[in-house]
Amino acid sequence: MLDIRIGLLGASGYTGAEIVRLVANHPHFGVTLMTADRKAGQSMDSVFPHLTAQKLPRLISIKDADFSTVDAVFCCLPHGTTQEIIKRLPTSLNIVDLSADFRLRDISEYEEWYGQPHKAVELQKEVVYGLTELLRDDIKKALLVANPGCYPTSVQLPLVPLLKANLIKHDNIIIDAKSGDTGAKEANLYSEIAEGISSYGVTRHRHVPEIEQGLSDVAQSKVTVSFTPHLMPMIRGMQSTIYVEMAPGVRTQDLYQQLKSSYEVLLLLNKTIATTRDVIRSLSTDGTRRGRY
Ligand SMILES: NC(=O)C1=CN([C@@H]2O[C@H](COP(=O)(O)OP(=O)(O)OC[C@H]3O[C@@H](n4cnc5c(N)ncnc54)[C@H](OP(=O)(O)O)[C@@H]3O)[C@@H](O)[C@H]2O)C=CC1
Ligand SMILES: CC(=O)N[C@@H](CCC(=O)OP(=O)(O)O)C(=O)O
Repeated sequence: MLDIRIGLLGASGYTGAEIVRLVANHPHFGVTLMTADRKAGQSMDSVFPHLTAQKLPRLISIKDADFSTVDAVFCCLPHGTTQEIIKRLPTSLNIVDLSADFRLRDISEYEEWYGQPHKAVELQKEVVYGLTELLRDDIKKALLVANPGCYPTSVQLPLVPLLKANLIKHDNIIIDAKSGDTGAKEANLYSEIAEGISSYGVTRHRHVPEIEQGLSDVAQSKVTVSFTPHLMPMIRGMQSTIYVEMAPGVRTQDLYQQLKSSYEVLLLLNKTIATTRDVIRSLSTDGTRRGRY
Protein backbone atom coordinates (compact mmCIF):
# COMPACT_ATOMS: atom_id res chain seq x y z
CA MET A 1 0.00 0.00 0.00
CA LEU A 2 1.47 3.35 -1.07
CA ASP A 3 1.48 6.17 1.48
CA ILE A 4 1.15 8.89 -1.14
CA ARG A 5 0.02 8.27 -4.71
CA ILE A 6 1.65 10.64 -7.18
CA GLY A 7 0.33 11.79 -10.54
CA LEU A 8 2.71 13.33 -13.06
CA LEU A 9 1.37 15.63 -15.74
CA GLY A 10 3.92 15.94 -18.52
CA ALA A 11 5.82 12.85 -17.36
CA SER A 12 7.48 12.35 -20.75
CA GLY A 13 9.53 15.58 -20.57
CA TYR A 14 12.89 16.24 -18.92
CA THR A 15 11.50 17.44 -15.61
CA GLY A 16 8.88 14.68 -15.64
CA ALA A 17 11.61 12.06 -15.98
CA GLU A 18 13.53 13.57 -13.05
CA ILE A 19 10.45 13.53 -10.81
CA VAL A 20 9.71 9.93 -11.81
CA ARG A 21 13.25 8.94 -10.86
CA LEU A 22 12.96 10.59 -7.44
CA VAL A 23 9.42 9.44 -6.68
CA ALA A 24 9.90 5.87 -7.90
CA ASN A 25 12.81 5.40 -5.50
CA HIS A 26 11.06 7.06 -2.56
CA PRO A 27 10.01 4.87 0.41
CA HIS A 28 6.58 6.54 0.81
CA PHE A 29 5.67 7.70 -2.70
CA GLY A 30 4.57 5.75 -5.74
CA VAL A 31 3.61 6.85 -9.25
CA THR A 32 0.03 5.91 -10.15
CA LEU A 33 -0.70 8.28 -13.05
CA MET A 34 1.50 9.66 -15.83
CA THR A 35 0.37 11.83 -18.72
CA ALA A 36 1.91 12.93 -21.99
CA ASP A 37 0.76 14.74 -25.08
CA ARG A 38 2.29 13.43 -28.32
CA LYS A 39 3.74 10.40 -26.50
CA ALA A 40 0.43 9.36 -24.91
CA GLY A 41 -0.01 5.62 -25.34
CA GLN A 42 3.70 4.86 -25.05
CA SER A 43 5.44 3.22 -22.09
CA MET A 44 7.81 5.40 -20.07
CA ASP A 45 10.79 3.11 -20.69
CA SER A 46 10.33 3.47 -24.42
CA VAL A 47 10.83 7.23 -23.95
CA PHE A 48 13.45 7.04 -21.17
CA PRO A 49 15.23 3.66 -21.17
CA HIS A 50 17.08 4.53 -17.91
CA LEU A 51 13.73 4.13 -16.12
CA THR A 52 13.22 0.55 -17.34
CA ALA A 53 13.67 -0.96 -13.87
CA GLN A 54 10.78 1.06 -12.40
CA LYS A 55 7.23 -0.28 -12.32
CA LEU A 56 5.34 2.60 -13.96
CA PRO A 57 1.89 3.11 -15.43
CA ARG A 58 1.55 3.78 -19.15
CA LEU A 59 1.61 7.35 -20.44
CA ILE A 60 -1.93 8.53 -21.12
CA SER A 61 -3.53 11.73 -22.32
CA ILE A 62 -4.67 14.18 -19.60
CA LYS A 63 -8.23 13.93 -20.89
CA ASP A 64 -8.25 10.22 -19.93
CA ALA A 65 -6.75 10.77 -16.44
CA ASP A 66 -8.64 9.53 -13.38
CA PHE A 67 -7.59 11.85 -10.56
CA SER A 68 -9.23 9.67 -7.91
CA THR A 69 -6.11 7.47 -8.22
CA VAL A 70 -3.76 10.19 -6.94
CA ASP A 71 -3.19 12.22 -3.76
CA ALA A 72 -0.74 14.73 -5.16
CA VAL A 73 0.31 15.97 -8.59
CA PHE A 74 3.58 17.20 -10.05
CA CYS A 75 2.81 19.38 -13.01
CA CYS A 76 5.67 19.31 -15.55
CA LEU A 77 3.90 21.02 -18.43
CA PRO A 78 5.02 23.95 -20.58
CA HIS A 79 4.46 27.51 -19.32
CA GLY A 80 0.96 28.75 -20.07
CA THR A 81 -0.50 25.25 -20.54
CA THR A 82 -0.19 24.59 -16.82
CA GLN A 83 -2.56 27.29 -15.52
CA GLU A 84 -5.37 26.12 -17.78
CA ILE A 85 -4.98 22.50 -16.70
CA ILE A 86 -4.43 23.08 -12.97
CA LYS A 87 -7.61 25.07 -12.57
CA ARG A 88 -9.62 22.04 -13.76
CA LEU A 89 -8.07 19.61 -11.22
CA PRO A 90 -9.91 18.52 -8.02
CA THR A 91 -9.31 21.18 -5.33
CA SER A 92 -8.33 18.54 -2.76
CA LEU A 93 -5.11 17.65 -4.59
CA ASN A 94 -1.72 18.91 -3.48
CA ILE A 95 0.03 20.30 -6.55
CA VAL A 96 3.66 21.12 -7.22
CA ASP A 97 3.96 23.10 -10.43
CA LEU A 98 7.35 23.20 -12.14
CA SER A 99 6.39 25.82 -14.71
CA ALA A 100 6.60 29.59 -14.30
CA ASP A 101 2.82 30.09 -14.24
CA PHE A 102 2.43 30.84 -10.53
CA ARG A 103 5.85 32.17 -9.52
CA LEU A 104 5.14 35.89 -9.85
CA ARG A 105 2.73 37.22 -7.22
CA ASP A 106 1.91 40.32 -9.25
CA ILE A 107 -0.34 39.20 -12.13
CA SER A 108 0.36 42.35 -14.16
CA GLU A 109 4.07 41.59 -13.87
CA TYR A 110 3.37 38.01 -15.07
CA GLU A 111 1.44 39.34 -18.05
CA GLU A 112 4.16 41.85 -18.90
CA TRP A 113 7.04 39.33 -18.78
CA TYR A 114 5.26 36.29 -20.22
CA GLY A 115 3.31 38.28 -22.81
CA GLN A 116 -0.08 36.65 -22.20
CA PRO A 117 -3.07 37.07 -19.89
CA HIS A 118 -3.08 34.82 -16.80
CA LYS A 119 -5.93 32.30 -16.97
CA ALA A 120 -6.09 31.17 -13.33
CA VAL A 121 -5.70 34.36 -11.30
CA GLU A 122 -7.99 32.99 -8.60
CA LEU A 123 -5.44 30.27 -7.72
CA GLN A 124 -2.64 32.75 -7.04
CA LYS A 125 -3.77 33.22 -3.41
CA GLU A 126 -3.11 29.50 -2.74
CA VAL A 127 0.46 29.63 -3.97
CA VAL A 128 3.58 29.14 -1.89
CA TYR A 129 6.87 29.83 -3.67
CA GLY A 130 8.75 26.56 -3.45
CA LEU A 131 12.26 27.58 -2.46
CA THR A 132 12.59 24.81 0.10
CA GLU A 133 15.60 26.18 1.98
CA LEU A 134 13.67 29.36 2.69
CA LEU A 135 10.03 28.36 3.05
CA ARG A 136 10.06 24.71 4.14
CA ASP A 137 7.30 25.05 6.74
CA ASP A 138 4.96 26.97 4.41
CA ILE A 139 5.58 24.46 1.62
CA LYS A 140 4.52 21.59 3.90
CA LYS A 141 1.09 23.21 4.35
CA ALA A 142 0.60 24.45 0.79
CA LEU A 143 -2.00 23.20 -1.67
CA LEU A 144 -0.19 24.74 -4.65
CA VAL A 145 3.59 25.08 -4.74
CA ALA A 146 5.23 27.15 -7.49
CA ASN A 147 8.63 25.62 -8.03
CA PRO A 148 11.28 28.32 -8.56
CA GLY A 149 12.93 28.83 -11.93
CA CYS A 150 16.35 27.34 -12.49
CA TYR A 151 18.34 30.59 -12.61
CA PRO A 152 16.36 32.16 -9.72
CA THR A 153 17.24 29.13 -7.57
CA SER A 154 20.93 29.45 -8.37
CA VAL A 155 20.83 33.16 -7.48
CA GLN A 156 18.57 33.21 -4.44
CA LEU A 157 20.26 30.38 -2.55
CA PRO A 158 23.59 32.20 -2.20
CA LEU A 159 22.21 35.74 -1.89
CA VAL A 160 19.42 35.18 0.64
CA PRO A 161 21.69 34.45 3.63
CA LEU A 162 23.89 37.44 2.73
CA LEU A 163 20.92 39.81 2.48
CA LYS A 164 19.37 38.49 5.67
CA ALA A 165 22.60 39.22 7.54
CA ASN A 166 22.91 42.69 5.94
CA LEU A 167 26.32 41.82 4.53
CA ILE A 168 25.75 43.16 1.01
CA LYS A 169 24.25 46.23 -0.65
CA HIS A 170 20.87 45.95 -2.37
CA ASP A 171 21.92 47.34 -5.73
CA ASN A 172 24.72 46.69 -8.20
CA ILE A 173 24.19 42.94 -8.01
CA ILE A 174 25.51 41.44 -11.24
CA ILE A 175 24.68 37.87 -12.20
CA ASP A 176 26.58 36.10 -14.96
CA ALA A 177 24.77 32.78 -15.34
CA LYS A 178 25.37 29.69 -17.46
CA SER A 179 23.01 26.85 -18.17
CA GLY A 180 23.16 23.40 -19.70
CA ASP A 181 20.86 22.83 -22.62
CA THR A 182 18.14 20.54 -21.19
CA GLY A 183 16.63 23.83 -20.00
CA ALA A 184 16.50 25.24 -23.53
CA LYS A 185 13.34 24.75 -25.53
CA GLU A 186 14.74 26.02 -28.80
CA ALA A 187 18.05 25.71 -30.63
CA ASN A 188 18.74 22.40 -28.93
CA LEU A 189 20.24 20.67 -31.92
CA TYR A 190 23.77 19.45 -31.26
CA SER A 191 24.98 21.53 -34.19
CA GLU A 192 23.53 24.70 -32.62
CA ILE A 193 24.94 24.18 -29.13
CA ALA A 194 28.25 22.31 -29.43
CA GLU A 195 31.54 24.26 -29.43
CA GLY A 196 29.99 27.62 -28.68
CA ILE A 197 28.56 29.80 -25.92
CA SER A 198 25.67 32.17 -26.47
CA SER A 199 24.19 34.86 -24.30
CA TYR A 200 20.45 35.44 -24.64
CA GLY A 201 17.66 37.39 -22.98
CA VAL A 202 20.20 40.19 -22.54
CA THR A 203 18.70 43.00 -20.37
CA ARG A 204 15.30 41.28 -20.54
CA HIS A 205 15.02 37.73 -19.28
CA ARG A 206 11.78 36.53 -17.64
CA HIS A 207 13.67 35.33 -14.56
CA VAL A 208 14.65 38.90 -13.58
CA PRO A 209 11.29 39.77 -11.93
CA GLU A 210 11.28 36.41 -10.13
CA ILE A 211 14.79 36.98 -8.78
CA GLU A 212 13.98 40.56 -7.73
CA GLN A 213 10.71 39.46 -6.09
CA GLY A 214 12.49 36.83 -3.97
CA LEU A 215 15.46 39.00 -2.99
CA SER A 216 13.26 42.03 -2.21
CA ASP A 217 11.08 39.91 0.10
CA VAL A 218 14.13 38.93 2.12
CA ALA A 219 15.76 42.37 2.10
CA GLN A 220 12.41 44.06 2.84
CA SER A 221 13.29 46.73 0.31
CA LYS A 222 13.61 46.83 -3.46
CA VAL A 223 16.57 44.81 -4.74
CA THR A 224 17.56 45.16 -8.40
CA VAL A 225 19.88 42.93 -10.38
CA SER A 226 21.70 42.88 -13.71
CA PHE A 227 21.33 39.39 -15.12
CA THR A 228 22.70 37.79 -18.28
CA PRO A 229 22.13 34.07 -18.97
CA HIS A 230 24.30 31.99 -21.29
CA LEU A 231 23.67 28.68 -23.00
CA MET A 232 26.64 26.34 -22.60
CA PRO A 233 27.70 23.29 -24.59
CA MET A 234 26.87 20.87 -21.76
CA ILE A 235 23.79 18.70 -21.23
CA ARG A 236 22.77 19.82 -17.75
CA GLY A 237 24.00 21.89 -14.86
CA MET A 238 24.09 25.55 -14.03
CA GLN A 239 26.64 28.01 -12.72
CA SER A 240 25.94 31.56 -11.63
CA THR A 241 28.83 33.88 -10.89
CA ILE A 242 27.46 36.73 -8.78
CA TYR A 243 29.19 40.05 -8.11
CA VAL A 244 28.05 42.09 -5.09
CA GLU A 245 29.14 45.19 -3.23
CA MET A 246 29.79 44.45 0.40
CA ALA A 247 28.24 46.58 3.13
CA PRO A 248 30.69 48.94 4.88
CA GLY A 249 33.16 47.07 7.08
CA VAL A 250 32.29 43.63 5.70
CA ARG A 251 35.12 41.38 4.50
CA THR A 252 35.06 38.51 1.96
CA GLN A 253 35.67 36.13 4.85
CA ASP A 254 32.40 37.28 6.47
CA LEU A 255 30.46 36.31 3.35
CA TYR A 256 32.18 32.95 3.34
CA GLN A 257 31.38 32.28 7.01
CA GLN A 258 27.74 33.26 6.51
CA LEU A 259 27.33 30.90 3.56
CA LYS A 260 29.21 28.11 5.32
CA SER A 261 26.92 28.31 8.33
CA SER A 262 23.81 28.45 6.11
CA TYR A 263 24.23 25.35 3.98
CA GLU A 264 25.85 21.95 3.88
CA VAL A 265 27.39 22.48 0.46
CA LEU A 266 30.66 22.15 -1.33
CA LEU A 267 31.94 25.65 -0.63
CA LEU A 268 35.54 26.46 -1.32
CA LEU A 269 37.47 29.68 -1.08
CA ASN A 270 41.03 30.09 -2.32
CA LYS A 271 41.18 26.34 -2.84
CA THR A 272 39.87 24.13 -5.59
CA ILE A 273 36.69 25.51 -7.14
CA ALA A 274 33.93 22.98 -7.73
CA THR A 275 32.80 22.52 -11.32
CA THR A 276 29.31 21.59 -12.53
CA ARG A 277 30.74 18.13 -13.23
CA ASP A 278 31.69 17.77 -9.54
CA VAL A 279 28.10 18.48 -8.57
CA ILE A 280 26.80 15.75 -10.88
CA ARG A 281 29.46 13.36 -9.55
CA SER A 282 28.58 14.13 -5.92
CA LEU A 283 24.88 13.51 -6.63
CA SER A 284 25.57 10.27 -8.43
CA THR A 285 27.38 8.83 -5.42
CA ASP A 286 24.94 9.78 -2.66
CA GLY A 287 22.82 6.67 -3.15
CA THR A 288 19.71 8.48 -4.39
CA ARG A 289 20.63 8.93 -8.03
CA ARG A 290 20.41 6.23 -10.66
CA GLY A 291 21.78 7.49 -13.95
CA ARG A 292 23.10 10.95 -14.57
CA TYR A 293 21.05 12.44 -17.36
N1 LIG B 1 14.13 21.52 -18.43
C1 LIG B 1 14.52 22.22 -17.37
O1 LIG B 1 15.72 22.34 -17.06
C2 LIG B 1 13.51 22.85 -16.46
C3 LIG B 1 12.18 23.05 -16.86
N2 LIG B 1 11.28 23.61 -15.99
C4 LIG B 1 9.89 23.85 -16.35
O2 LIG B 1 9.14 22.63 -16.26
C5 LIG B 1 8.16 22.58 -17.28
C6 LIG B 1 8.41 21.34 -18.12
O3 LIG B 1 9.69 21.46 -18.72
P1 LIG B 1 10.37 20.26 -19.49
O4 LIG B 1 10.22 19.00 -18.72
O5 LIG B 1 11.73 20.70 -19.86
O6 LIG B 1 9.42 20.24 -20.81
P2 LIG B 1 9.36 19.20 -21.99
O7 LIG B 1 9.03 19.95 -23.21
O8 LIG B 1 10.57 18.31 -21.96
O9 LIG B 1 8.06 18.30 -21.57
C7 LIG B 1 6.77 18.85 -21.52
C8 LIG B 1 5.78 17.77 -21.11
O10 LIG B 1 4.45 18.27 -21.23
C9 LIG B 1 3.72 17.53 -22.21
N3 LIG B 1 2.92 18.50 -22.98
C10 LIG B 1 3.36 19.43 -23.86
N4 LIG B 1 2.34 20.18 -24.32
C11 LIG B 1 1.21 19.70 -23.70
C12 LIG B 1 -0.17 20.05 -23.78
N5 LIG B 1 -0.62 21.03 -24.56
N6 LIG B 1 -1.06 19.35 -23.01
C13 LIG B 1 -0.63 18.36 -22.21
N7 LIG B 1 0.66 17.96 -22.11
C14 LIG B 1 1.57 18.64 -22.85
C15 LIG B 1 4.77 16.83 -23.06
O11 LIG B 1 4.22 15.66 -23.67
P3 LIG B 1 4.94 14.97 -24.98
O12 LIG B 1 6.32 14.56 -24.53
O13 LIG B 1 4.08 13.79 -25.25
O14 LIG B 1 4.95 16.00 -26.04
C16 LIG B 1 5.81 16.52 -21.99
O15 LIG B 1 5.41 15.40 -21.22
C17 LIG B 1 8.28 23.86 -18.10
O16 LIG B 1 7.30 24.76 -17.67
C18 LIG B 1 9.70 24.33 -17.79
O17 LIG B 1 9.86 25.69 -17.88
C19 LIG B 1 11.66 23.88 -14.71
C20 LIG B 1 12.95 23.69 -14.28
C21 LIG B 1 13.97 23.20 -15.15
C1 LIG C 1 18.84 27.39 -21.20
C2 LIG C 1 17.42 27.94 -21.22
O1 LIG C 1 16.88 28.26 -22.27
N1 LIG C 1 16.81 28.02 -20.06
C3 LIG C 1 15.45 28.48 -19.92
C4 LIG C 1 15.06 28.29 -18.48
C5 LIG C 1 14.78 26.83 -18.13
C6 LIG C 1 13.33 26.52 -18.00
O2 LIG C 1 12.81 25.58 -18.57
O3 LIG C 1 12.58 27.38 -17.37
P1 LIG C 1 12.25 27.56 -15.82
O4 LIG C 1 13.52 27.38 -15.05
O5 LIG C 1 11.67 28.93 -15.79
O6 LIG C 1 11.23 26.56 -15.46
C7 LIG C 1 15.29 29.96 -20.22
O7 LIG C 1 16.25 30.72 -20.21
O8 LIG C 1 14.13 30.39 -20.41
